[in-house]
Amino acid sequence: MSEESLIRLNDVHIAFREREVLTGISLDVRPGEIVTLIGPNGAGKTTLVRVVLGLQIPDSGDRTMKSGLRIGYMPQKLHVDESMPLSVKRFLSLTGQPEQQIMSALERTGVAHVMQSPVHTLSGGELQRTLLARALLHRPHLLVLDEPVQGVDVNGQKELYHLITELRNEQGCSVLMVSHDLHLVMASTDRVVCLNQHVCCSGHPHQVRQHPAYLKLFGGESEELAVYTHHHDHEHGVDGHVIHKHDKGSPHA
Ligand SMILES: Nc1ncnc2c1ncn2[C@@H]1O[C@H](COP(=O)(O)OP(=O)(O)OP(=O)(O)O)[C@@H](O)[C@H]1O
Repeated sequence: MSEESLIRLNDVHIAFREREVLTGISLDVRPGEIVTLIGPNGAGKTTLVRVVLGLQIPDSGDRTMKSGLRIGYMPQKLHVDESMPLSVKRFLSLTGQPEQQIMSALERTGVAHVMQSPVHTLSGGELQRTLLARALLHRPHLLVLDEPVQGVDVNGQKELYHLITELRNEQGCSVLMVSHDLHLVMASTDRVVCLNQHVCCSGHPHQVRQHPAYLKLFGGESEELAVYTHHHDHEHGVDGHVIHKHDKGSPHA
């Protein structure tokens, strides 16, 4: 593992009932960077997150992490039993953290007012911010966020991505997150990994959104592509590096 990486996966393969879900995935997260996993439904994003967290053991391949690494995790789904109402305070106290820490985490994510509310009554945005506060309570070196803006309207999504960037800047942690929308997350990410069972392409978000493999997956749906007018004289390799037309073989996809 590079000295720099907090966590690294090398050539990870996973199949469920003989169906390949992840093939040959290599990925690392370095200190302080925000890495976004993007890919269509069923691409294997959550499975990959579970491998990173050590919750899913790969059929083959390695996972190495820096010793003593603390990870804060925000899951994609939270099952809340309405017949057993659980307040936010009680829910967050299950982390073992004292009330004062819980309050300051909720304050930092902008939802101190929900401290006494039952979890099942929270709005989409309040729930996401509560889950983010819960992840922060572990004082993580790495925040792993599985679709942190789901159930939030577009303005709320922008605010939440902005908050995630602020938290990274304040706390110096790294972030690995899953997103469906490259356009919304572009300003808040250092590196994008485009996944569809395998890593289709990766690199700086501006490079990835021009990559043939990304366009093949998202070309028809992507709002920003309709207004995209930049003409360039090169293409990008699978890791986003520039391939000039004069030294290009066939395009990567
Ligand atoms: N434990 C499991 N057993 C069998 N199949 C599984 C299991 N976990 C995931 N899968 C399958 O693996 C594939 C990838 O699922 P995964 O949840 O990783 O995709 P995703 O990219 O996160 O999708 P989405 O964007 O819809 O959340 C899906 O076809 C899913 O049904």
